[in-house]
Amino acid sequence: MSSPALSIRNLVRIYETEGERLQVLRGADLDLYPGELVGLVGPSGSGKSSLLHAAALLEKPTAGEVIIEGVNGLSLPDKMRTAIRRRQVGFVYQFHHLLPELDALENVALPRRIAGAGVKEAREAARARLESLGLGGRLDHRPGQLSGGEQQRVAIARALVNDPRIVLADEPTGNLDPATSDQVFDALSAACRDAGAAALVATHNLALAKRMDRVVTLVDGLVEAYAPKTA
Ligand SMILES: Nc1ncnc2c1ncn2[C@@H]1O[C@H](COP(=O)(O)OP(=O)(O)OP(=O)(O)O)[C@@H](O)[C@H]1O
Repeated sequence: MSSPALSIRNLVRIYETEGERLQVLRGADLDLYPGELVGLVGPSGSGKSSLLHAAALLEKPTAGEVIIEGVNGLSLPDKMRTAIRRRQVGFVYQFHHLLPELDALENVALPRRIAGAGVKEAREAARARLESLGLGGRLDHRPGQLSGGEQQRVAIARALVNDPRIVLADEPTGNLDPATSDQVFDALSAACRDAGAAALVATHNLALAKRMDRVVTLVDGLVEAYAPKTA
C-alpha cells in the first residue's frame, strides 16, 4: 500500500474559555491514503471541524502531529507551515467563502497566484478546473450571480486549483437542498478522484457518507471505524 497522504497522530484539542475547559479531541489518529474519499461523521459538537482545521494546518491543536509529505506540519516555522498548507491542502467550507467582488475565474485563480503562479498560468488553471466542474459558462459571474450549488462548485474548483494531495471539506453540502447536495457531492468526489487527491469530508448526511470509500466517526474525542447502530 502507498504511504498516507495525511497522517494525524494523537491529536488533542482543548478549548479554554473563561475558566471553562473543554477537551474535544483526546488523542485522535487517522491515516488518509492517496485517492480515497473518507466520510467523517459524529454528533454535533464531537469535534469534526476542530479535527479538519488542525489537519488543514489552519489552527494549532493543543498537541499531536499532522504529517503531510512525511513532515509534521505542526513542528514547522509559520512560513513553512503556511507554504505546505497552500500547496498540499485544499479546504471546502459549508458556506462558500468566495470573495463577493471577484468573479468565479478570479476567485479560483487567487490561491494559485498566492502560491506564486503568474497571472496567465493561474487563470488557465482556474479555467480548466471550472470547466471540468461544469462551470465553463459561468467564469465571469460573481458569487451573488450564482446559485448555491454553483457557488459550492466554484469553492471546490478553488480548493483544487493548486493540485493539492489532500482535500478537506467541512459539511460542503450542508447548506443545500437534497438534489443540489447530491450534485455537489458528485462534483466533489469526481474532482478529487480525477486529481488523485485524498479527501476527508465531514457530514451529517449518512446517505452521502455511505457513498464514500470508507467512513470514520468521532467518538469521545477519538477516531473510530464507523459502525452503524443496529435496531
Ligand atoms: N474556538 C472555540 N472556543 C471554545 N470552544 C470551541 C471553539 N471551537 C469549538 N468549540 C467547541 O468545541 C466543540 C467541538 O466543536 P466542533 O465545531 O469541532 O464540532 P463539530 O463536530 O464540527 O460540530 P458541528 O457538527 O455542529 O459542526 C463544541 O462543543 C464547540 O462549542
